[in-house]
Amino acid sequence: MSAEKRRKSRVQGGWASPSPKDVPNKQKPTEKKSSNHTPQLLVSHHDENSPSLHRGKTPLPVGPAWLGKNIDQLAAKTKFTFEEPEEEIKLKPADLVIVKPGVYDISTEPSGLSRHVLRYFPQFVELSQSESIFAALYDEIPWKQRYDIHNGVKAIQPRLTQWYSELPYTYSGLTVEANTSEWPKPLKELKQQLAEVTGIEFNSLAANLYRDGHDSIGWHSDDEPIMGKTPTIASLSFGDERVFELRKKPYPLQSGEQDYTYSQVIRLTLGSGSLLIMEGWTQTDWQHRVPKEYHDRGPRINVTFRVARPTLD
Ligand SMILES: O=C(O)CCC(=O)C(=O)O
Ligand SMILES: [Fe+2]
Repeated sequence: MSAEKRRKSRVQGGWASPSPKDVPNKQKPTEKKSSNHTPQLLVSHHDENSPSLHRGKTPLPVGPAWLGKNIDQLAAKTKFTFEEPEEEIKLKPADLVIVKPGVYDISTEPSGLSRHVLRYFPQFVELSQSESIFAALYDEIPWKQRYDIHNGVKAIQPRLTQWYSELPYTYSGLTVEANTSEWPKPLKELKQQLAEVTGIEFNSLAANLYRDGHDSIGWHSDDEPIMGKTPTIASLSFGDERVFELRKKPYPLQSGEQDYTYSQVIRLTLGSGSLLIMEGWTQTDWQHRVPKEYHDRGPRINVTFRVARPTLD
């Protein structure tokens, strides 16, 4: 394509300046070009003082025919003001799904100062061993039905739990007493294996038994003061697989409330023998949950190893 043809096709509608060839030199400004070519609008410049590059020359085709004869008038009347849109346009980021083993930095701010890291090992414990660990934990952990308190209202927890630690543990308005009873053997062994791979001597453990798909744990962060600001939490799952979700905490609204509508969500399916480690500021800046599921799910046991220390206050 010649440069001239390219120019013409780029400027459909005739908004572009004409090429020098299109402008015959000897026409007066108000004269209509007699031509059999595609009709082009010719503009007459009424105000002789108006600064126009083309004053005294042939008027230029500056707009499509529907603009009418008097484009200058139109331009004088029309006042364009660019205003900020009333509401900011927000998009919810697409959910992220983690399926492969690895180390995932889920920090969403570029500062790099506060890291939020997930480590995922789908087969930390091999399958045959996971089955026997599930059976032993199911039988040996003295599972308890506990209650949450939400806005002063007591609600039965949709799962059974147990806590092993020299320290009491407070969450969702409920304090679970310290429990210094001996850890079931599989828990001691897992604690040892975790110490070998992470270098961390975990000293506390929260256990959950999800009896079926209707059992769940709601959105929360494991941010109890006894675990410090940047706890490393090692979560092992046995039994049926369940979806585990994380969502980024938004900046609080002026009212102090939080609107999670546009939060980033990260989803993993935690199968039997899987290990998920949450590190860094994940508990400060993200929440997590295991939602209810509406299809058949068998029982699942999740144990989270933590380091708890007495707080100064
Ligand atoms: O069951 C799970 O995978 C998560 C349990 C949990 O978040 C907790 O015990 O704090
Ligand atoms: Fe948790």
